[in-house]
Amino acid sequence: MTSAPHGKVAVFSAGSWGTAFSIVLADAGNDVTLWARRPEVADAINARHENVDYLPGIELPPNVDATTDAEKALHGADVVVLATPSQTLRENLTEWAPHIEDDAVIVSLMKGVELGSLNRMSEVIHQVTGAGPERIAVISGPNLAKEIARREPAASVVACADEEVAKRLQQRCHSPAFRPYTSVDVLGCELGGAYKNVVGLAVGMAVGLGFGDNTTASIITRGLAETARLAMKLGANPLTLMGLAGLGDLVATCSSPLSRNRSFGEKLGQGMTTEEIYASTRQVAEGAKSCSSLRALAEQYGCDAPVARYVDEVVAGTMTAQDMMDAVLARDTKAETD
Ligand SMILES: NC(=O)C1=CN([C@@H]2O[C@H](COP(=O)(O)OP(=O)(O)OC[C@H]3O[C@@H](n4cnc5c(N)ncnc54)[C@H](OP(=O)(O)O)[C@@H]3O)[C@@H](O)[C@H]2O)C=CC1
Ligand SMILES: O=C(CO)COP(=O)(O)O
Repeated sequence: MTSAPHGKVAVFSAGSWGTAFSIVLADAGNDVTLWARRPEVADAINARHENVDYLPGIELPPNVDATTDAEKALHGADVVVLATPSQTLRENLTEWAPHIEDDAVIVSLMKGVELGSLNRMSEVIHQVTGAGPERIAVISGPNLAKEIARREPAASVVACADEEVAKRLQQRCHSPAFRPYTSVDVLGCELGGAYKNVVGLAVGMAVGLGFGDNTTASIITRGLAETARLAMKLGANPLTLMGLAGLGDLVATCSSPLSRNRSFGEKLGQGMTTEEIYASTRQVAEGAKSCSSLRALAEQYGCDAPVARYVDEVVAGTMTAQDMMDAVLARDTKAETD
């Protein structure tokens, strides 16, 4: 392995985004150890510098290696990056936490809200590891894994309550193709990232039903209003929702055929059931779970959240995508800024 100027980063796990972000980190000058839960994935990365399951055809840099041994991955890593499915993070991290170095910064790349607890990923990280806000960060923005892995130019947000930590992380992931901005609004970034997946599902449903750009633009705009309503009630900076981790990511997800959430919604719009869609892919579509948690969170805070509510109904099979469109349009009329 090469000796990189920045030191060692451990990345969990070797799915699409963990692998693509490892390329960013390696290009930025870190030595990266990527944890995979299946030995064949780790072996292929080490032998062929390729993650054949998630990013076939993309050559990984020499300063990325892989292991299935969490303790080995975490040893000496001053930055730990987490990219598991949101709903398994608590269980995964409980296993890994004893091996995390005492002062390591823990970074969430995940875009979901835990079912049941309604916790954001930074809250789960705090609860499981005991790390304080100065050691917990979020990186979120319009970052479709395949495009990032191909080193197409993109920007993102590195958020941490401690701005100095955000600045240090910014340097750790600033590569020739990846431009990170700092923020102290962890909450706003996390809600923007989780909500855009739910809006992406709704847009996908409209596309699957055969509707065009007026419909999708209307859903995107009202989805952003709904996101901002809840995020502001919880204390987020409204400008975060207008930025890369809000509007930026919403636009990328809702307009790209690469988005798993949009594709999942498209299949629902075409009449497939949730079970049939799950059976057709192993890839995570976070919005299919977070629609329930965001709906519950909005209800808890007394926020009107029709997009989360109706998407949740369609995913649960209690409504069709067409029912959802009809119900949205038939709602009581009101002022746009209410
Ligand atoms: N893909 C993208 O473009 C982006 C994704 N994200 C976010 O990153 C997070 C991860 O998504 P992504 O990498 O795309 O997902 P993928 O579906 O591509 O990969 C999921 C990864 O999680 C592993 N995994 C699955 N189940 C478990 C489990 N029970 N315990 C531990 N690991 C498990 C998979 O391992 P295995 O292969 O063995 O099943 C795989 O490595 C999500 O929150 C997503 O919203 C954020 C920005 C961009
Ligand atoms: O978060 C993403 C892009 O920023 C990836 O979106 P999907 O999970 O819908 O593919």
